[in-house]
Amino acid sequence: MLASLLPALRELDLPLRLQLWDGQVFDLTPAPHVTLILKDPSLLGELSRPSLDNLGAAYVEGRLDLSGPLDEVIRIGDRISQALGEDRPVEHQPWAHDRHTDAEAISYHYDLSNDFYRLWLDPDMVYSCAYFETGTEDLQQAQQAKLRHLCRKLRLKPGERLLDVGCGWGGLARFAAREFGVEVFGITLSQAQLELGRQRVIDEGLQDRVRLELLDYRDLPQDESFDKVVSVGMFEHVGHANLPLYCQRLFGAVRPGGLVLNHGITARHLDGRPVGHGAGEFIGRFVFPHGELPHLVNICADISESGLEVVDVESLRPHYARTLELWSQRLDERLDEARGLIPERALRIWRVYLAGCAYGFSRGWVNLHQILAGKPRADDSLELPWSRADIYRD
Ligand SMILES: C[S@@+](CC[C@H](N)C(=O)[O-])C[C@H]1O[C@@H](n2cnc3c(N)ncnc32)[C@H](O)[C@@H]1O
Repeated sequence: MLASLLPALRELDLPLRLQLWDGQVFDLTPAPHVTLILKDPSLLGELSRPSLDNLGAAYVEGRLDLSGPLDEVIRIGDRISQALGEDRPVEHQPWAHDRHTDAEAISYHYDLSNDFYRLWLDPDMVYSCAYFETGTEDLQQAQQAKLRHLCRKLRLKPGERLLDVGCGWGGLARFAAREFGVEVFGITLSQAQLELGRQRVIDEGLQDRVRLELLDYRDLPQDESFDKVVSVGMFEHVGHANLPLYCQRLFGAVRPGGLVLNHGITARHLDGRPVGHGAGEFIGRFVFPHGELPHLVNICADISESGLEVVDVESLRPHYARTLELWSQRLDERLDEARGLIPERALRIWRVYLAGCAYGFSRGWVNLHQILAGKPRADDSLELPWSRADIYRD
């Protein structure tokens, strides 16, 4: 197998060294800067039919080790998978999502360790695409800019009631209360997020304006009691089958004349066929169990069918590539500390996921859309400014 694999890999002209379980070393080009260390012979089979899923899985399981810059490792893994792998059509069965499966999937990802997330997120622990107004900002500046961008799109006014669906560690809730003078009710399904989020509300003395609860979106109050609703990085967990229900819950929570802003990852293709040579399979297996991405068109259809009117859509795809690149770099700078906080297997998963998603967003395998919608009043009226100028004021 090695005899046929090596010439095929050499043709790709990759700066790669292969190191075998028995100590043999093969440089595929002079001075390679990435090394794949194959720790057992069965890996030759995977390398002959490579995908980002099976290569990633071998790394997670400790059968494959890597050295070299992780972004370069991912690029090389993708080149090998494109050239030597075959993109088999994957029959995607939509996941059955219920309260129990969703709670389990959320706990798996978000209850991993608050201290681990704190290592590489910005100080407010915002866990979603940042907003780079010029592209020169650091992570913290870009996350603050994102929070401001969301609040301005929602045209928040002092005294209004804001619902934050999937509030994470409460970064947006605290920002909106502090900077825009609104009252915020935030929900998450992660106990670890809730505990730290509540503590941070107390630390900032915002208890009278920010309330965070452990609650499933299905159980949101449906009494139209919120002026505005925001959901950031959450609908990816809902599942295709439940997106209409999710949109109905947002509709039922907001008052007539109010606004709803949904910010999340969208699929490249309308029919959800796989992209990224196994990258999606890796994410589903190891990172976000039961996660499902709708295309922009499909989520806009569900939003519209709920009775909301879509009024503005913005793609932030390059912004998420940059955010993920920064998260990945920050984690790689603090690997020793991370090893003390989570198991090695999880650390390998999160390293591949962050670097791999940075790559995937940069390639357009997935997108990120902010979708602003309004709930018309009984007489069909819905007031909005004539232009977006108010969003961009200094
Ligand atoms: C990627 S995090 C985003 C957190 C936050 N919005 C931010 O931008 O930092 C996704 C959030 O959605 C929440 N979530 C996922 N499924 C949920 C559900 N069924 N009901 C309520 N919250 C959910 C998770 O608990 C988590 O807080």
